[in-house]
Amino acid sequence: MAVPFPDDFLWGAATSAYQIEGAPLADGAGPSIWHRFAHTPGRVAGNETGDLACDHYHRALDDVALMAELGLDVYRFSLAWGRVLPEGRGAVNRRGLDFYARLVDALLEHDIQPMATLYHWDLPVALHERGGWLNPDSPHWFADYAETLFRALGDRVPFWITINEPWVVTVPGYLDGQLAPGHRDLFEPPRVAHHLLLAHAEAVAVYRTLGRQQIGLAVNLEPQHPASPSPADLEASRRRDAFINRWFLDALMFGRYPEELADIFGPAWPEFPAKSLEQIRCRGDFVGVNYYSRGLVRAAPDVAPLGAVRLTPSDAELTTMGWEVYPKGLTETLLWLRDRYANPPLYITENGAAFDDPPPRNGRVEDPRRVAYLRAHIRAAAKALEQGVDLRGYCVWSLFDNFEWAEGYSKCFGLYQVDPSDQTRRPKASARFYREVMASRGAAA
Ligand SMILES: OC[C@@H]1[C@@H](O)[C@H](O)[C@@H](O)c2nc(CNc3ccccc3)cn21
Repeated sequence: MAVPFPDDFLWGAATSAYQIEGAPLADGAGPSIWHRFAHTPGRVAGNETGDLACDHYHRALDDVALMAELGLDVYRFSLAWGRVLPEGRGAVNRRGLDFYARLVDALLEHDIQPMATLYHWDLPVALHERGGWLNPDSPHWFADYAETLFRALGDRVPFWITINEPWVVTVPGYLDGQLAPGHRDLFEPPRVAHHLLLAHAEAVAVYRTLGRQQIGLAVNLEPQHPASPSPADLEASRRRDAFINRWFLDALMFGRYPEELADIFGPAWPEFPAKSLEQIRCRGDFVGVNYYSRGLVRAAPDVAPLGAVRLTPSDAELTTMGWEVYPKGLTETLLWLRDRYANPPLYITENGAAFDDPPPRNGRVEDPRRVAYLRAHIRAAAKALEQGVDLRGYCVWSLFDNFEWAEGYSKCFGLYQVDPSDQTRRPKASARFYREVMASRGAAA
């Protein structure tokens, strides 16, 4: 491929703490809501948990050597709040903080840039029991946690992400209850979302006094396309676009929520004080883009609260998550961000696909569909770069097959297969492909 990727473009891979570390209570760590959720029968497929995951907590240094052999420029990982602050606030757990300091130092020794996510869904239970993200104090708890990490690691971590996908924390977490803490309530999501945005803004403000590098928010984005040209489907796709794509970014970039949100939530949508919306207005240094697929939307007046349903196209290629393989949607998303928010610096902080991979043969795992998915999406990103999008990096989700939340270990996104019997990491064809992409600075895609 003609190489539009600049030499300083950062190629990486992403993981998160609860999904790969295991040992959730080791060395003084406090339990998270995901530890509690996974141990609640019926919440996770097969009642699987992150108790072992990829045992990364005990294998981190070997895993960093694997990342170096793969050729990563940047590694995106998350910090487990409860390892550092077992009660979520107050006393620091030095052994937990030391784990992350060792990980960061190992990455730097291997010339891999750390990209640290402060919050990837694993709220300490101690804070959840004080109301969690529903508590108006939650932004201050988060900012204090962030400050602890900025002071401990700020000199060595060049990229910080405050919160991974506040929409997923809010909607599957508090509206439909699919993810921890598993609430199903119409009145909680608007307040949770507001507190998450305040938390992000407060952490950025603290960072501005302490750090000199880059900080941003990672958002899941999904272009919405009407299933037909009918006014009802057009309106439904516009509502779903506001609900998924514009809810958080408009608040950050413009200091206002999309009008559709008040229609969607009706009486459950509060009057937010103008002052707090002004506090939320905070561009950060970059936007992290998590892209997987698009939404094909049909009006469904009886499906509350959106009045819309997402269709699975019968003629499309699907991943095992049931998500349509739609690389054009990545170009569309990146161009949309350029045009709506005045061309902010962007990193693709997650892009990947779950497929049923075969068992290893001669130590190799063949995953041609993942190779094709990654190639198509890297090319889609290149198309956006060629049109002036300020795209600065790309991270594959995920480095390892890992704990896929409510799906357990049944959904595999990894460049490496992890043998559950002995934790052996085996590179898939997609790892070999991605190594070539990185070595050729994108040309091999
Ligand atoms: O599902 C794959 C990954 C997941 O493992 C990551 O932890 C998370 O950051 C992530 N976000 C999405 C995109 N959106 C999404 C939408 C609804 C529910 C869950 C995720 C996919 N993924």
